[in-house]
Amino acid sequence: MNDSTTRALRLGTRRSKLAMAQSGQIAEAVRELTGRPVELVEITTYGDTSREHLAQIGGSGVFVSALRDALLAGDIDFAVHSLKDLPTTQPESLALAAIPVREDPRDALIARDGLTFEQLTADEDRVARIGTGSPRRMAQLNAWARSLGRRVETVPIRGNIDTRIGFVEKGELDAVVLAAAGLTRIGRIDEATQLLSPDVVLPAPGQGALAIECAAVNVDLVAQLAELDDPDTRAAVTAERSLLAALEAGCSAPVGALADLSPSSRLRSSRGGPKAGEQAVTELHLRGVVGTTDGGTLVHLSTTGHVPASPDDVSAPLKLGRELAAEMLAKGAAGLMGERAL
Ligand SMILES: NCc1[nH]cc(CCC(=O)O)c1CC(=O)O
Repeated sequence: MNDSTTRALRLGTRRSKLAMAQSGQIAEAVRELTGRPVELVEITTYGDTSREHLAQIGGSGVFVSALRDALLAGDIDFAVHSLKDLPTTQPESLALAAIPVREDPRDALIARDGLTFEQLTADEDRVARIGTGSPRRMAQLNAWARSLGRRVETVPIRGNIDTRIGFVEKGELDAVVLAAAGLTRIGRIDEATQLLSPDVVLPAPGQGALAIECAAVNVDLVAQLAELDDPDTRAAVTAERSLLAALEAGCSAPVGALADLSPSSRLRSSRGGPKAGEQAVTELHLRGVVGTTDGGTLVHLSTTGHVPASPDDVSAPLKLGRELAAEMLAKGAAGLMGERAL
């Protein structure tokens, strides 16, 4: 027996409930896939220990760097990240071996008394206080309130999901906004009082998707883990992250993006699906938003392109993201991001 193919695979993970939940889920899939035991190795990251607000720490990837150091040092074999926490530039020494099927990408509102955003803002005598430190969420929540002729106060908060929901449970805030995917993964999605439509609040690029990363030199493992990849999810998040990268914005910038895939109308109309020699094509619809955190100005644009239905090659989504970013920049997006003082 060859030790390197039968010993336990070491999965590096942060200690938070969310990280443990998503690592546990992927560990199970990797056990099934490889027939090898998977052992969780807890790693503490700067993002977990810092008491500063994320936006003040500034740099992207604060949750990620300790896991990556452990991968490169050979202390762990692979790691599972929330894709939205990954910087858009991928180090050559590390491979995004798989991006599995995405969870619900939307943001969710957890408000007191089961209220929706519209109900929360309806009270003219009381400005609702909503917890979020994300400039993207602030910009879109403030813009939404303005469109209803109302106002909200956004309050920066930090901490894990349970801590954030605790502000509402203790009556310190009227609501918090969190990613639906995170709530689902820790088993608290039932507490969402409203799922926010992407027509009103676009999620962070990559939200709801996970990334399985390992050292690029570990070619056999990269190839094995690739079985867990979902090409549609990879195409969608590649377009979203390409937009983010081309806007030269970091993870704390007020940028929202969401790509949807649907079978191309070109093919739907040709009965019986693709004929021999004809390539199946998927339609990729990409929406993006950049705004000022006060919600006074939002640049909201969308575009549609065609991508191969199961792309090994992500050049089409990359191009779509870059093109939409260029259009947004032409509409003044850079100036709006410059406003970001947080
Ligand atoms: N910024 C923190 C973060 N990173 C990933 C998730 C969970 C959702 C996901 O996997 O996209 C969250 C929490 C949140 O935004 O509510």
